[in-house]
Amino acid sequence: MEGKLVLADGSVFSGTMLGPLHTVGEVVFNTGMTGYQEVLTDPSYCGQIVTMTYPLIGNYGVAASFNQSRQPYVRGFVIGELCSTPSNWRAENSLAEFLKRHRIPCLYGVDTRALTRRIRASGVMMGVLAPARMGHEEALALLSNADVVHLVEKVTTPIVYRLPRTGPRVVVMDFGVKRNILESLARLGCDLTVVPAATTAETILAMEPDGVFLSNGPGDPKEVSYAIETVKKLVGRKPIFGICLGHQILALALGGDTYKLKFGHRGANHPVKDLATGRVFITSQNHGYAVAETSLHGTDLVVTHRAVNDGTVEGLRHRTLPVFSVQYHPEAAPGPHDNMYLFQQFYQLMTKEV
Ligand SMILES: NC(=O)CC[C@H](N)C(=O)O
Repeated sequence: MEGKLVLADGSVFSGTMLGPLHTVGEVVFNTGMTGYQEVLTDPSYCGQIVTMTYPLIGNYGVAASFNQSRQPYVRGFVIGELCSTPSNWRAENSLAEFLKRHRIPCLYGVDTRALTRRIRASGVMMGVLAPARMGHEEALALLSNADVVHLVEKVTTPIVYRLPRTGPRVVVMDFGVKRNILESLARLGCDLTVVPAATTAETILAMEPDGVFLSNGPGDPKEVSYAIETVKKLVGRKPIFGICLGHQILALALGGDTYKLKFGHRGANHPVKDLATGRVFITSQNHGYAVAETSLHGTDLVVTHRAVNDGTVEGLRHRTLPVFSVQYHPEAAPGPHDNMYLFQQFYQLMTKEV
C-alpha cells in the first residue's frame, strides 16, 4: 500500500507502507550503517519514529540474539530500500517478517536523506505515518493526540529480577535497560538485581549493593522526577555508574540541568574526546537531551568527555565520590566496542579497598 510520513511542519515524504495503518511519534534519524534490529528493540526509542540514513536496510536479516529487549519499542520505521533477500549465517528471518510480527509500521522506499536534512534544518518534530489516501488535515490532526509522555513507565521492568553471578552486587535501576548493558556487567561477574524505575532509595540500600547502575531509557529526564529524588539519596552511599538517561538523571540529582538538542545524536560513529587524555573514542549514541555544561558550575560534577562534533557534554564524574556517567553507549549493540573499559572502571570502583 502507498503510504506517507507527514511531519508537524506539513512536509510529506512518500513511500510504501508495511504493517498497521497509522502511528504517531517523534521523528528522529539514526546514522548507523548497520544495527537496525538493535535500534528497533532499544527501549530508549520508545515513542519515536526512527529513520535510518543508510539506504540499504534489512540486508543481514534478523536474529533473536540481536534483540536489546523483549520487543521492539519504536513507534514506526522509515527506511530507503527494504531488503527482501537477507544474507547472513545468523539470520533467522527477514526484517519485513519481524516488523509484521511485531506490528511495527514501516514506510520504505523513502528518500531518508532528504528527510534527515529536513529534521536537521528544522529540529526534531512529531510525525505521523499514514496511508497515502489519508487527507493532509486528518493526518496533521493525529499529531495532537500523540501519547509521548511517561515513556519510562512503559518500558521499565514491572518486577525485580536477578542475574546471579559471584562478583560485586549491583542494583540496576531499569529505566529501559538494553540487554547488552546487563550482559556487559554480567560478563565481568557482577551479580545483578534489576529493579523497577520507581524503586525507592531505601529499598535499594536495603539490598546492600556494592554499586548502583542507572540505565538508559526513553524521554525527557526531567519527567522521571521520582528517580532524580532516589538518586539524590544514593549519591555518597554507593558507587554509581550512569549511561545516557542514567547520566542525565545523575546530573539533575546533583544540581545540573538538561535541555533538548535540536536533532540529537543517534548512530554508531560519534566521536567523543576523553578530556583527561585527549584521546578520541568512536561511540554509539542515541540521545535527544543533553546536560547543560553551564549548569554544572558550583556543582560537584566535572566534565570528563565531550562530543567532538558539537562540543556537548558526553561524560561526567563527581569531584570526590566514586560516581561517574556517560551520555553515550559503551555497551554498543550496535557500534564499536572501544568503550567497554567503562564497565571495568565501575567494577574497580566497587571492588577497590576503601
Ligand atoms: N539512550 C538514552 O538513554 C536516551 C536518553 C534520553 N531519553 C534522551 O533522548 O536523551
